[in-house]
Amino acid sequence: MTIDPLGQLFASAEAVLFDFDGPICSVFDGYPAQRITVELRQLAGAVPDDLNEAMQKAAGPHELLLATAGDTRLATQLERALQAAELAAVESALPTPGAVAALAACRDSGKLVAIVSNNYDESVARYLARTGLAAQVAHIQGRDPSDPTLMKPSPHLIEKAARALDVRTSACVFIGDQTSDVEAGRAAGAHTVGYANKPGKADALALAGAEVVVDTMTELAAAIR
Ligand SMILES: O=C(O)COP(=O)(O)O
Repeated sequence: MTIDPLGQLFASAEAVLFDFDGPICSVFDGYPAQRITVELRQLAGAVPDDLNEAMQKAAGPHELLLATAGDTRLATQLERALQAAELAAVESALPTPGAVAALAACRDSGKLVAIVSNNYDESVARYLARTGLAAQVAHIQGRDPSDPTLMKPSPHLIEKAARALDVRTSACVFIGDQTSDVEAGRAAGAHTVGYANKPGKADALALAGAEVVVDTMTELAAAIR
Protein backbone atom coordinates (compact mmCIF):
# COMPACT_ATOMS: atom_id res chain seq x y z
CA MET A 1 0.00 0.00 0.00
CA THR A 2 1.34 3.45 -0.90
CA ILE A 3 1.41 5.97 1.88
CA ASP A 4 0.30 9.42 0.76
CA PRO A 5 0.89 11.77 3.73
CA LEU A 6 -0.46 14.82 1.90
CA GLY A 7 -3.65 13.04 0.80
CA GLN A 8 -4.13 11.74 4.35
CA LEU A 9 -3.76 15.22 5.83
CA PHE A 10 -6.46 16.61 3.55
CA ALA A 11 -8.75 13.59 3.83
CA SER A 12 -9.31 14.29 7.52
CA ALA A 13 -9.36 18.12 7.27
CA GLU A 14 -12.54 20.18 7.47
CA ALA A 15 -10.89 23.44 6.46
CA VAL A 16 -7.89 24.53 4.44
CA LEU A 17 -6.20 27.77 5.43
CA PHE A 18 -3.95 29.44 2.87
CA ASP A 19 -1.28 31.99 3.53
CA PHE A 20 -1.75 34.72 0.89
CA ASP A 21 1.64 35.97 -0.34
CA GLY A 22 3.25 32.86 -1.84
CA PRO A 23 0.58 30.13 -1.96
CA ILE A 24 -2.09 32.32 -3.62
CA CYS A 25 -0.13 35.01 -5.46
CA SER A 26 3.07 37.03 -5.53
CA VAL A 27 1.73 40.17 -3.87
CA PHE A 28 4.77 42.35 -4.41
CA ASP A 29 5.68 41.33 -7.96
CA GLY A 30 4.97 44.73 -9.52
CA TYR A 31 5.56 46.89 -6.42
CA PRO A 32 8.50 45.24 -4.66
CA ALA A 33 8.41 44.76 -0.90
CA GLN A 34 11.94 46.17 -0.70
CA ARG A 35 10.79 49.44 -2.25
CA ILE A 36 7.87 49.65 0.18
CA THR A 37 10.25 49.03 3.10
CA VAL A 38 12.48 51.91 1.99
CA GLU A 39 9.46 54.19 1.54
CA LEU A 40 8.13 53.34 5.01
CA ARG A 41 11.53 54.07 6.59
CA GLN A 42 11.58 57.44 4.83
CA LEU A 43 8.07 58.20 6.06
CA ALA A 44 9.08 57.38 9.66
CA GLY A 45 11.84 59.99 9.45
CA ALA A 46 14.19 60.43 12.41
CA VAL A 47 13.59 57.94 15.24
CA PRO A 48 15.53 57.07 18.43
CA ASP A 49 18.73 55.02 17.88
CA ASP A 50 17.46 51.71 19.27
CA LEU A 51 14.30 51.88 17.17
CA ASN A 52 16.31 52.93 14.13
CA GLU A 53 18.55 49.88 14.55
CA ALA A 54 15.55 47.51 14.65
CA MET A 55 13.98 49.28 11.66
CA GLN A 56 17.19 49.04 9.61
CA LYS A 57 17.41 45.30 10.35
CA ALA A 58 13.84 44.61 9.14
CA ALA A 59 13.91 42.45 6.01
CA GLY A 60 10.50 43.56 4.72
CA PRO A 61 7.55 45.87 5.38
CA HIS A 62 5.87 43.54 7.89
CA GLU A 63 9.05 43.13 9.94
CA LEU A 64 9.42 46.90 9.82
CA LEU A 65 5.88 47.35 11.13
CA LEU A 66 6.60 44.86 13.91
CA ALA A 67 9.76 46.77 14.85
CA THR A 68 7.64 49.87 15.58
CA ALA A 69 5.11 48.03 17.77
CA GLY A 70 6.24 49.79 20.97
CA ASP A 71 5.63 53.24 19.47
CA THR A 72 1.87 53.51 18.96
CA ARG A 73 1.95 56.76 16.99
CA LEU A 74 4.59 55.53 14.55
CA ALA A 75 3.04 52.04 14.27
CA THR A 76 -0.31 53.62 13.38
CA GLN A 77 1.30 55.89 10.78
CA LEU A 78 3.18 53.00 9.15
CA GLU A 79 0.13 50.71 9.33
CA ARG A 80 -1.89 53.22 7.27
CA ALA A 81 0.91 53.71 4.75
CA LEU A 82 1.45 49.96 4.43
CA GLN A 83 -2.29 49.41 3.86
CA ALA A 84 -2.16 51.88 0.95
CA ALA A 85 0.97 50.21 -0.46
CA GLU A 86 -0.59 46.75 -0.21
CA LEU A 87 -3.75 47.93 -1.96
CA ALA A 88 -1.57 49.26 -4.78
CA ALA A 89 0.60 46.11 -4.85
CA VAL A 90 -2.26 43.63 -5.28
CA GLU A 91 -3.32 45.39 -8.48
CA SER A 92 -0.24 43.90 -10.16
CA ALA A 93 0.08 40.72 -8.03
CA LEU A 94 0.68 37.60 -10.10
CA PRO A 95 -1.27 34.39 -9.39
CA THR A 96 0.71 31.40 -8.16
CA PRO A 97 0.45 28.50 -10.64
CA GLY A 98 -1.86 25.86 -9.15
CA ALA A 99 -3.51 28.23 -6.65
CA VAL A 100 -6.79 28.46 -8.58
CA ALA A 101 -6.82 24.65 -8.90
CA ALA A 102 -6.18 24.27 -5.17
CA LEU A 103 -9.12 26.55 -4.30
CA ALA A 104 -11.33 24.69 -6.80
CA ALA A 105 -10.29 21.37 -5.26
CA CYS A 106 -11.34 22.62 -1.83
CA ARG A 107 -14.72 23.69 -3.20
CA ASP A 108 -15.24 20.37 -5.00
CA SER A 109 -14.29 18.32 -1.95
CA GLY A 110 -16.48 20.38 0.41
CA LYS A 111 -13.68 21.90 2.46
CA LEU A 112 -14.00 25.35 3.95
CA VAL A 113 -11.36 27.87 2.87
CA ALA A 114 -9.85 30.86 4.64
CA ILE A 115 -6.92 33.08 3.76
CA VAL A 116 -4.70 33.88 6.73
CA SER A 117 -2.26 36.68 6.00
CA ASN A 118 -0.03 39.27 7.61
CA ASN A 119 -1.25 41.53 4.80
CA TYR A 120 -4.14 44.01 5.07
CA ASP A 121 -7.44 42.08 4.76
CA GLU A 122 -8.89 44.61 2.28
CA SER A 123 -5.97 44.07 -0.13
CA VAL A 124 -6.61 40.30 -0.02
CA ALA A 125 -10.32 40.94 -0.70
CA ARG A 126 -9.43 43.18 -3.68
CA TYR A 127 -7.19 40.51 -5.17
CA LEU A 128 -9.83 37.79 -4.79
CA ALA A 129 -12.49 40.05 -6.35
CA ARG A 130 -10.22 41.03 -9.25
CA THR A 131 -9.39 37.41 -10.02
CA GLY A 132 -12.93 36.04 -9.58
CA LEU A 133 -12.01 33.92 -6.55
CA ALA A 134 -14.00 35.69 -3.82
CA ALA A 135 -16.84 33.16 -3.76
CA GLN A 136 -14.39 30.34 -3.01
CA VAL A 137 -13.11 31.88 0.20
CA ALA A 138 -15.34 31.79 3.27
CA HIS A 139 -13.15 34.04 5.43
CA ILE A 140 -10.23 36.45 5.02
CA GLN A 141 -8.10 36.91 8.11
CA GLY A 142 -5.66 39.79 7.68
CA ARG A 143 -3.41 41.27 10.37
CA ASP A 144 -4.89 43.19 13.28
CA PRO A 145 -4.26 46.83 12.28
CA SER A 146 -4.03 47.88 15.90
CA ASP A 147 -1.43 45.32 17.02
CA PRO A 148 1.43 44.15 14.76
CA THR A 149 2.66 41.71 17.42
CA LEU A 150 -0.34 39.49 16.57
CA MET A 151 1.01 38.79 13.06
CA LYS A 152 2.33 35.30 12.31
CA PRO A 153 4.39 33.62 13.85
CA SER A 154 1.82 34.36 16.57
CA PRO A 155 -0.97 31.74 16.39
CA HIS A 156 -3.56 34.53 16.78
CA LEU A 157 -4.64 34.94 13.13
CA ILE A 158 -4.99 31.19 12.58
CA GLU A 159 -7.00 30.78 15.78
CA LYS A 160 -9.24 33.67 14.73
CA ALA A 161 -9.78 32.21 11.24
CA ALA A 162 -10.71 28.81 12.69
CA ARG A 163 -13.21 30.48 15.03
CA ALA A 164 -14.72 32.40 12.09
CA LEU A 165 -15.14 29.12 10.18
CA ASP A 166 -16.45 27.42 13.34
CA VAL A 167 -13.93 24.58 13.14
CA ARG A 168 -11.29 23.37 15.57
CA THR A 169 -7.73 24.34 14.62
CA SER A 170 -6.84 20.64 14.74
CA ALA A 171 -9.29 20.12 11.84
CA CYS A 172 -7.44 22.72 9.73
CA VAL A 173 -4.49 22.35 7.37
CA PHE A 174 -2.50 25.57 6.99
CA ILE A 175 -0.32 26.06 3.89
CA GLY A 176 2.45 28.64 4.10
CA ASP A 177 5.75 29.47 2.43
CA GLN A 178 7.62 30.91 5.43
CA THR A 179 8.98 29.26 8.55
CA SER A 180 6.93 31.85 10.49
CA ASP A 181 3.80 30.36 8.87
CA VAL A 182 4.73 26.87 10.01
CA GLU A 183 5.50 28.15 13.52
CA ALA A 184 2.15 29.95 13.67
CA GLY A 185 0.26 26.89 12.43
CA ARG A 186 1.95 24.58 14.93
CA ALA A 187 1.41 27.01 17.81
CA ALA A 188 -2.28 27.16 16.91
CA GLY A 189 -2.55 23.35 16.84
CA ALA A 190 -3.26 23.16 13.09
CA HIS A 191 -1.68 20.76 10.61
CA THR A 192 0.95 22.46 8.49
CA VAL A 193 2.12 22.10 4.90
CA GLY A 194 5.18 24.02 3.73
CA TYR A 195 5.17 25.44 0.22
CA ALA A 196 8.81 25.62 -0.88
CA ASN A 197 8.54 28.12 -3.71
CA LYS A 198 12.26 28.90 -3.80
CA PRO A 199 15.37 26.71 -3.77
CA GLY A 200 16.62 26.02 -0.27
CA LYS A 201 13.29 26.63 1.46
CA ALA A 202 12.23 22.99 1.75
CA ASP A 203 14.78 22.13 4.45
CA ALA A 204 13.95 25.23 6.49
CA LEU A 205 10.20 24.52 6.32
CA ALA A 206 10.71 20.88 7.33
CA LEU A 207 13.02 21.94 10.16
CA ALA A 208 10.36 24.38 11.39
CA GLY A 209 8.05 21.36 11.70
CA ALA A 210 5.95 21.31 8.51
CA GLU A 211 4.31 17.88 8.31
CA VAL A 212 4.68 17.80 4.52
CA VAL A 213 6.57 20.10 2.15
CA VAL A 214 5.47 20.61 -1.48
CA ASP A 215 7.32 22.36 -4.30
CA THR A 216 4.24 23.37 -6.29
CA MET A 217 0.67 24.34 -5.57
CA THR A 218 -0.37 22.06 -8.43
CA GLU A 219 0.87 19.10 -6.39
CA LEU A 220 -1.16 20.38 -3.46
CA ALA A 221 -4.31 20.78 -5.60
CA ALA A 222 -3.99 17.19 -6.79
CA ALA A 223 -3.77 15.94 -3.20
CA ILE A 224 -6.91 17.83 -2.11
CA ARG A 225 -9.08 16.28 -4.82
O1 LIG B 1 3.85 39.35 2.51
C1 LIG B 1 4.30 38.92 3.58
O2 LIG B 1 5.50 38.89 3.83
C2 LIG B 1 3.34 38.40 4.62
O3 LIG B 1 2.10 38.16 4.05
P1 LIG B 1 1.47 36.70 4.08
O4 LIG B 1 1.15 36.45 5.49
O5 LIG B 1 0.29 36.78 3.17
O6 LIG B 1 2.53 35.78 3.54
